[in-house]
Amino acid sequence: MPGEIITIQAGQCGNQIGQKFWQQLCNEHGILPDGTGMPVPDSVKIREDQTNIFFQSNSDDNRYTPRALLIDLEPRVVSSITSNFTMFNPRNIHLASNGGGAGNIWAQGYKYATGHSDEFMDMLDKELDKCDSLEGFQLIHSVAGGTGSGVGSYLLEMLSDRYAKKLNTTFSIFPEMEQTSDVVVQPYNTVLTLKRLIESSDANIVFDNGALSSIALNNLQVKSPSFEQTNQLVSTVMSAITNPLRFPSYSYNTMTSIISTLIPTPDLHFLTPTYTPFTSDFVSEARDIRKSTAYDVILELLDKKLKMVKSSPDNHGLYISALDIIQGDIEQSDIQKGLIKAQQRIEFVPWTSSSVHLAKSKRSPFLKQKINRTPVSGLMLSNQTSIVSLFNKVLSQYDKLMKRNAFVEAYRKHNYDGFDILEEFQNSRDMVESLIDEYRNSESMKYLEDDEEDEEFGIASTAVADEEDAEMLG
Ligand SMILES: Nc1nc2c(ncn2[C@@H]2O[C@H](COP(=O)(O)OP(=O)(O)OP(=O)(O)O)[C@@H](O)[C@H]2O)c(=O)[nH]1
Repeated sequence: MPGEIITIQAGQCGNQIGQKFWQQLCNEHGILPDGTGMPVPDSVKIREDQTNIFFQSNSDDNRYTPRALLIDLEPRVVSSITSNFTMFNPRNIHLASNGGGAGNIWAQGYKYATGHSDEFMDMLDKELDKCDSLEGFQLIHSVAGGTGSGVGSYLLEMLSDRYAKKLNTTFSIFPEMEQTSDVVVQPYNTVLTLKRLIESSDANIVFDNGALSSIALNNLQVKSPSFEQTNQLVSTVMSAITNPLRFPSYSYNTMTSIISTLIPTPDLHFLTPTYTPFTSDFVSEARDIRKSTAYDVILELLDKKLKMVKSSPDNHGLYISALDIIQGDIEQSDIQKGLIKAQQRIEFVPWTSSSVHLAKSKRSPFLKQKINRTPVSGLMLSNQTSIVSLFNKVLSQYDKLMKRNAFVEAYRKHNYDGFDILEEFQNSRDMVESLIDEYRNSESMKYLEDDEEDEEFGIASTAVADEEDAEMLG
């Protein structure tokens, strides 16, 4: 049986997206906002969904409690969530007693977390005690503010120190890079957080707010998209990634199997999601698509405009890996045709098997069917070298600020014994630069020669996935 996953949502962004995620899971598993389970629809003979991965259930009173920790340094967002969703365990909510937030300063959030580490550890240990076989943790946060980035960074370090064998994934929201930022110090916060994503996590599903807004604008016809809409795009992706775990079949039914297909070497673990089409099941403004086949969806998933991380037009990048998770009424022949065509169109790094892996996901019986057949929709998770565009932009904005020493004092004042923010800045910047080099080097065949161990790992994991795909395609 797949193991449990504990969700940690930190800061405004993390909690707002978390709210949409839980809403989505409740809809798909028939759970009301107070945690009560709804009767299973008559059409369901045997209940197949695995609620235990994300919820702890109590059969005595038919109640479900999310395996979730809600953390924020100001109360507004979490209070509004818990007033609508009473299903959360009140002991898993941490709000700062002064309620002032982290002032968009990573160092303030990080220092706060070091001072409250016992409380965080205690919350985590209690939650762990409720699991039979924990698979891992998922952090939802923004890398640009003070809490999701600073507290989130500390929590990632704590998780990788204390629970080194558990999978540590993140859903990390990067800020809009093209326009003037709402948080002027976001490049500092992003670089400092990136160091922890690189060192203390196994996989990061990356979104950038610029790409999310463009997708909402172009696909939902919303003139000026708000977080309400963009967060539904993120929660749709989160729901799709976790669907094979929650409605399991014989392959890709653990997060580890999904991640090991996509991450051939431990250093290259930043993943880009692409989703199409958005339907009103998940996104309120979406217009339902009448006809789409698996063939259409697999090819549409290659459309750069649908990528949830923007890359510069001059950076085409290469694919390191790709996994499609497809749902709906699917013809096997459409899948085969689509995958063959997609593989011809995609340029992979020279050292990997050029295959797009595929998992079929299941539609929840709790979601009402609006038309006779279930429309086909799909998520592609890919590991692409074009992600360096995002890191390059972050570094160039960081360098501009740092050259002027701008706002450094606001960080330095949070130094403490054994922690010097100027050193942190330098180490973090160096680490992001090494990550960019790693992705660039991965575009050449020489990459494998440089690291024999990575080669073995990569080919082994790809081979497993290839076998699974072969079975899938019959
Ligand atoms: N996609 C998305 N981005 C958000 C949301 N809320 C804030 N952001 C972005 O996140 C960044 C700021 O992070 P927040 O989560 O607001 O800040 P925080 O982590 O709570 O930190 P403090 O406010 O300093 O305590 C900015 O780039 C915002 O544009 C949200 O609901 N969705």
